[in-house]
Amino acid sequence: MDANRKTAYHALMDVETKNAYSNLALNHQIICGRPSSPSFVRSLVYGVLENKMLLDYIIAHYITRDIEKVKTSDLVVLRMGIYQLGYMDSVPEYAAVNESVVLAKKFCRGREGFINGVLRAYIRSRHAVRLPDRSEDPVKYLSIKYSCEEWIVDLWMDQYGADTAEAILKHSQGNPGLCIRVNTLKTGKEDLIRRLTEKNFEIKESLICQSGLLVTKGSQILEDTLYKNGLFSVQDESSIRTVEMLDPQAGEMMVDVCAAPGGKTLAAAERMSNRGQIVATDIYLRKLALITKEADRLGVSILRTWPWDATKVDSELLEKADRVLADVPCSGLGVIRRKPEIKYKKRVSEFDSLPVKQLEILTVASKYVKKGGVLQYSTCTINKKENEDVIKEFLRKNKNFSIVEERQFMPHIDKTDGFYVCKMVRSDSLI
Ligand SMILES: C[S@@+](CC[C@H](N)C(=O)[O-])C[C@H]1O[C@@H](n2cnc3c(N)ncnc32)[C@H](O)[C@@H]1O
Repeated sequence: MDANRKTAYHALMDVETKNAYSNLALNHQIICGRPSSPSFVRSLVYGVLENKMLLDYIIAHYITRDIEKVKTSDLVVLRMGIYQLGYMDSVPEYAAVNESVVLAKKFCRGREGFINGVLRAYIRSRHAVRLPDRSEDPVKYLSIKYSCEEWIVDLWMDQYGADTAEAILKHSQGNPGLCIRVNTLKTGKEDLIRRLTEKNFEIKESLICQSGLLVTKGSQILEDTLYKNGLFSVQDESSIRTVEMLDPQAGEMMVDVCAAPGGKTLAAAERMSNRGQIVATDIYLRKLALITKEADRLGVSILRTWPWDATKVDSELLEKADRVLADVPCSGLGVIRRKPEIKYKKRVSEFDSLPVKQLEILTVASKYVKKGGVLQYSTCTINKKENEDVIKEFLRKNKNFSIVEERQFMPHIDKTDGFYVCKMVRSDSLI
């Protein structure tokens, strides 16, 4: 059996049946399965995950029973087969069908004839499958075309209009690319570019953030000694830019109230030349361990971490900080190109209660800001209710803060994750 497809199958089953995060499941299965082409496995797994609703819509066209009744293992093999046939030009038709049948013999015993039949029917009449009528039901059309739950399409159409909603959906597909942040405590941008180029990586400077480099060619960068020695970290451009907007200075005191896994905290420490102090808290103790481990790799020693629920005031920190970061928990709708499983979340009451929690965290965080200090709010989502509306409500209740800079990063404009940042300053004493 082809180890590439077997690995992809196991990763997809982990996501479907164990609710595993796609990136973690994929990395785990690649280590276990040792496929000959990890890049093929990645393309197949992400292709299937990103297009799941569209693939199921196609499969439903070729079967008589309700697709809900098809076993998960069969559905995964069928999605993989249809994706290879319809969307992977490098895979010959016979290989897509034959390898799917081999998988089916192992994981869908007794139903390989059914799987073979569906794939062959698709080859014969793939053009017969029509998307829902756009003029009759634009939400359903976009939902199937870009494989995204209708409530998310509806939310973006409502807040940004149909054209922008489609642009966001379109640019939230495909390989997000890899951005690394230069660790200025250990190297400089030019030096790192030179050293990575010597190792045959292709590097371009980011236009969004100063310390970001885009890796356009070369794999296994995290296996490299330059990474192990802490010369860089992986972080999206919009996330790096957030810290550059916060602009913490050497010698300052900073508080990060939702800090794990530590991307922004550590970027801030590097920007502060590892001088001053950062208090990094998170509600989960086990996640704080990730920050400490990364701090060791990067040579950062100015962190103090402790577990804390950011909705509760920590009296030790009142009016102590020059800069406070509230990078709050959110719906994550800006990072669906990295975590496609977010597109398939059913709307839950937890989603509607997020802005309340976000405002609560921001309000508590504001109490740690010194007079004249900076308060910055950020999310990795594209949803005005979690972004602009939270800020409006906060400013209505806290007249001593005002906006310095506000930005919504958009995948279709900035080619980054969808990210919202609002930098505010405390302009007078607490009332
Ligand atoms: C968007 S993530 C933060 C990402 C982090 N700032 C970074 O750049 O790596 C939000 C974090 O908030 C934490 N969190 C959720 N609810 C919290 C609460 N009530 N108090 C403190 N942290 C919380 C989560 O554990 C999660 O790590």
